[in-house]
Amino acid sequence: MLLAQPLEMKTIYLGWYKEHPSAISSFQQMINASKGKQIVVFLDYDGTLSPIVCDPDRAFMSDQMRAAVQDVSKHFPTAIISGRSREKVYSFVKLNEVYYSGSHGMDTMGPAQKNHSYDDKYHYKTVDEEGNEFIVFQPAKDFLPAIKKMLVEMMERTKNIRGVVIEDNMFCLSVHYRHVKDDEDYERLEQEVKSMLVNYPEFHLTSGKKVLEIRPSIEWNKGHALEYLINNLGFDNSKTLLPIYIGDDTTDEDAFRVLRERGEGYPIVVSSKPTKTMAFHSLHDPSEVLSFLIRLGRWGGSNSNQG
Ligand SMILES: O=P(O)(O)OC[C@H]1O[C@H](O[C@H]2O[C@H](CO)[C@@H](O)[C@H](O)[C@H]2O)[C@H](O)[C@@H](O)[C@@H]1O
Repeated sequence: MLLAQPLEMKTIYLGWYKEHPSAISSFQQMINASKGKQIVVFLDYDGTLSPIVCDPDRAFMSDQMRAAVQDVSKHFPTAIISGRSREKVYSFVKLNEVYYSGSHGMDTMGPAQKNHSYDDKYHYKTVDEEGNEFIVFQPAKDFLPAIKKMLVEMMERTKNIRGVVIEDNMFCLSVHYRHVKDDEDYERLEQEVKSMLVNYPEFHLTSGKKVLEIRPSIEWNKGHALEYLINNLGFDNSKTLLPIYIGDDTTDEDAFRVLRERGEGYPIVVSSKPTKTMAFHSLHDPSEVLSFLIRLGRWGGSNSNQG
């Protein structure tokens, strides 16, 4: 039995990699399929562009990764879709040539399209330092006052539970429990979150890597943000798109599903172990994401007719 176990695990591992081959080994194949298509790149942040670390405030991306993302964005429209607030993810990435969608897609900034009216309360126009116009779309805007209230309440409710970190992600709240060491403390925390939510029925709870996420119950997730960006980046409809989406978390699965349903592009999961996913391809960790992006950027540079 003891000897059989590692072999069994190896079989599971190999089976999974057969189903979700490495995006690096499949690079050439992917590129061959992109002929005549417009590549567009979507990236998750935590666990994809930056490694998972203990302190959410210190999840910095490396300069090398920043340079690789910048290079990719020179050749292909590139967006980062994160669970963080849009401002926070921008403060980590610091690239102006990239589009950002924060709060799991509930706060998206894209280019303003000519002859397009954005006259509802969920859109507003903004201008950058160079005078370029952008549109911000915030479909969960109505929930802001309640989120602000919950933030204060959650802080109060959890102040005596050691290790809890609450992160304000603008349109959602992250309740981190990575440093909650006691099972009892974790149970108390979960209880507090759930009992608070009884008073806020318009919100629901999802989970990520050692984090509970409080989110407004609107039908809007990273998959919707991906589609919103595709529809608003001003692509010529006659050209077939080839979206590449790289992400590591359960929330990225919504975007993977959209790509599968559209029947176009490459959903790529970042995972060092077999995991249930809608992605086609895999990358082991952020260092493999880096290699993939470097390769994509180089290829983009040598194919000036693309992008
Ligand atoms: O959509 P993402 O960009 O992947 O954001 C998802 C959550 O990521 C962050 O939390 C995770 O990464 C932290 C830093 O490595 C880690 O400490 C934490 O345990 C992870 O859950 C972020 O802090 C959350 O707000 C995001 O929702």
